[in-house]
Amino acid sequence: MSQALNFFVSSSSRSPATFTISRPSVFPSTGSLRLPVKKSLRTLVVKASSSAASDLDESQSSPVLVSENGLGGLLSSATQEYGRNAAPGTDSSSIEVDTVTEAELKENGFRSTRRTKLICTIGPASCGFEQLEALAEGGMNVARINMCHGTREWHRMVIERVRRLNEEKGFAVAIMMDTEGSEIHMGDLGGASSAKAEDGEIWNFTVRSFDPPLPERTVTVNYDGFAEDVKVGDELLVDGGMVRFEVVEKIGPDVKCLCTDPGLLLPRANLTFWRDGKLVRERNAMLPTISSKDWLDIDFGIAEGVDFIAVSFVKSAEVIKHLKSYIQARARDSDISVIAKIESIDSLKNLEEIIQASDGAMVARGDLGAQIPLEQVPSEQQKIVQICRQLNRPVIVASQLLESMIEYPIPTRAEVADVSEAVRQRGDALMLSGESAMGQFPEKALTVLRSVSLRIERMWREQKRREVIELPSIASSFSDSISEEICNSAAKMANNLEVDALFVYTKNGHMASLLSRCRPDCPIFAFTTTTSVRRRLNLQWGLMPFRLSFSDDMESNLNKTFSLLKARGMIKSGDLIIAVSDMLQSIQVMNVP
Ligand SMILES: Nc1ncnc2c1ncn2[C@@H]1O[C@H](COP(=O)(O)OP(=O)(O)O)[C@@H](O)[C@H]1O
Ligand SMILES: C=C(OP(=O)(O)O)C(=O)O
Ligand SMILES: [K+]
Ligand SMILES: [Mg+2]
Repeated sequence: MSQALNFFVSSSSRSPATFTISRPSVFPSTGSLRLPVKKSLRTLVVKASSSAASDLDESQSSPVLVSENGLGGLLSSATQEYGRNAAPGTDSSSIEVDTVTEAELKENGFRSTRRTKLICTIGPASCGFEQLEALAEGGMNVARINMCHGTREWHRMVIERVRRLNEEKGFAVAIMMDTEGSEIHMGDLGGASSAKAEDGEIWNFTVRSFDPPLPERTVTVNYDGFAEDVKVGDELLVDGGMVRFEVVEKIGPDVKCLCTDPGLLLPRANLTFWRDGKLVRERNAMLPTISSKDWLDIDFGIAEGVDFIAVSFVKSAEVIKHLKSYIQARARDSDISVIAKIESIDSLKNLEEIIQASDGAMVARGDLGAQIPLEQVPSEQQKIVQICRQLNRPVIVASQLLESMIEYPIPTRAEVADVSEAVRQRGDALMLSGESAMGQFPEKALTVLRSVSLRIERMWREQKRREVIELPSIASSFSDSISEEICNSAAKMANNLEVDALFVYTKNGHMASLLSRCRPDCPIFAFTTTTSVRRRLNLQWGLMPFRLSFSDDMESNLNKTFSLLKARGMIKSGDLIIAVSDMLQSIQVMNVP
């Protein structure tokens, strides 16, 4: 590759501000005293002569020029436009940010913002508009709908409500659709919300169908080959092993099972069976990862414009590649991200390949814990989180984080420790399942995730405990390498100079993700031109996504951003920031004028 490079370091005279401040600023969340910094713009420009702006999509850019003189007018109109609860506009002079982030920034300053993202599975306990609003207020970044449950109309209603919430209240909650997959699961218990299986009881698992009500102690199974496949003596795990049975007798379509570990049976809970201490997976191995029903759901998701599709029981990278090309063909302009759920033995075997092919991964500990020994789950979690970080893919830690909160308002100490560990590993996101879908305390559970995240993140920063994780180069072109080096350096500079925030101007989010990957101490303000990219960035660690029209002229972008953010009280004069962009591959260090 022959690509000419010009490197130059300039102390720019065209800087937005070149005066000095003498007032030390105290930052409330840490109480640390910042020494006065010479208020001049220092720019390190690394320029590649060919188009190094890999991230740039010209078709989406809408250039805006803001002159110094024009700032006054812009400032006051921005102030008028945004009352505290005013819905954000989409004109080129506006900036859109989460109302929760805005309030957090105003009240507590940069350091207090949460870096770990939160996902809530939506179900009967959380699908009302007010309930969704309360979750959004409580910090939900992504709403997940699980296609195992509920009707299409129900899912559409939830999507519409989240959309409305975003439009009317200024949130950017993304939607994640989770496929059912070809799993074997129970029927819906004839309409009952749950059933208790007691030790020593005999239950009938059957492939027959019934008109409700179901006979007592009967569970229907969705897979016709079930009765043929199981053997007397097999162990049957319900819901990832939360309830266990032993197969004692087979009579035609009926399989009689003895309850050995009692517990609550929930509608459509999944079923796994073990024989001689090993998972029986011949049948699973033959079923497609994406079933015909899943394809219909995926079409539905594409039509509804969901932001993420999470694929259950991924076995290989091929299925992810196949789905991604399908989405591309079906929805040319769509930027739906595909998340690989790591929840089967097969996915562990092909981990790197699968993650590489995906746009993100989920440690789906529920089913994973039924396929491998439970005690192996924590180390697999750690490994998956680390690989995702290295390959620069967002990672979600999911299932049973606060399981007891389905019933109780207070988590167990062990659950809090588990959440802390996931935050300490610096996963991008934590996910609630039953806690928010059908539990009694969805908002309280979310509050626990939020407060534990904040606490652990703060502790890390205060102790300056930066983990030593190798971040290998992942660039596939020279221009990507430049972006990567810029982000690595900018993040390091941000930590060493103790800046207040990193700014990144990014069209498709790639530069923002590269910064996030470095897990810097300060928050990352990610400015992007489209609402869909803004929503997707909401899944990634430390990113505060803003929608903003910007041009290729960084100086005018910065001026515009400063005035808009200052007008809304989200930054103030003297704040120290580092800005990077994928238009002009540069690192700029400056104080807010
Ligand atoms: N759309 C829905 N409608 C009804 N119940 C739901 C819905 N989504 C989730 N649930 C309930 O919440 C529980 C936990 O959700 P989740 O973990 O996503 O599913 P699963 O337990 O099937 O893996 C489910 O078992 C189910 O009881
Ligand atoms: C998240 C998971 O998948 P689902 O809830 O769809 O079973 C899991 O198994 O942990
Ligand atoms: K699912
Ligand atoms: Mg699962």
